[in-house]
Amino acid sequence: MAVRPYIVGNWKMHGTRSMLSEARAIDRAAERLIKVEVALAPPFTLIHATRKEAGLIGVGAQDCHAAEGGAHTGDISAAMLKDAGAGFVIVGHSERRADHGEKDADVKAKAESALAVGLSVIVCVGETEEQRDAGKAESVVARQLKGSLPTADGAADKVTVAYEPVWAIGTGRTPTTDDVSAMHRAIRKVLKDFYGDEAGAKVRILYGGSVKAENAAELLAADDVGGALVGGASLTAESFLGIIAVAAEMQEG
Ligand SMILES: O=C(CO)COP(=O)(O)O
Repeated sequence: MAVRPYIVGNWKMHGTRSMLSEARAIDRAAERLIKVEVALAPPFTLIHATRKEAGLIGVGAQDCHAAEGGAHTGDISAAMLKDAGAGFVIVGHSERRADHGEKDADVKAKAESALAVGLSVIVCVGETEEQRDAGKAESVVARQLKGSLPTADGAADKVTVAYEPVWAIGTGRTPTTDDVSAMHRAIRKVLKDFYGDEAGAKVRILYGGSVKAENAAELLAADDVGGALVGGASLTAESFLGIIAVAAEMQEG
């Protein structure tokens, strides 16, 4: 595992202000766990409050619009996220790709707009079950990466990749450690080809999809896993801190 694993909670469309107590509890405990970098991506409406309440962990958003501003009712620009206190934005989550028809080119445009205002980005990729069964998982992910990764100067320093097999999200099913290792090695190769050996070697690759405290050790032990992007199990401090504790223990062990 990476020198300092990165564990990110994606709250998706969950959470009203009553959930700020969870963010506070995560923040307080994360302070003690200096071996792990922790971040939360709450809904837009909670970014500002989470930033204020949780001063130590990273706070980010789950999406942004590619444009700087303009007549886009209901959308949020990267600059607005930054103004609200976000330090990063997740782009290309499979739920955005499925629910909003986002294509690789859209994901790339969003990532570029985030970098342009100084945000970091977590670029999500992952195959469907059908694609895996057809033996196409690695080629699908490689294609998504090449189409979605930002190319602005210095982009590699601000990018994290999250490998999230669509069939593992919210299902309780996870790939084998061998499958995660094989995919993360394949992703690393694409990153080196894309950004050059040196820059491509530094990009963190997270695993996401049904991560919980019980399976975190196994998933985080796979080759080149730099941390986890966690959905359901990040919604309470208790379950999220369980994963963070596993990651911290692995650093010590
Ligand atoms: O999509 C995910 C994180 O972005 C994973 O969600 P779950 O952890 O709920 O499977």
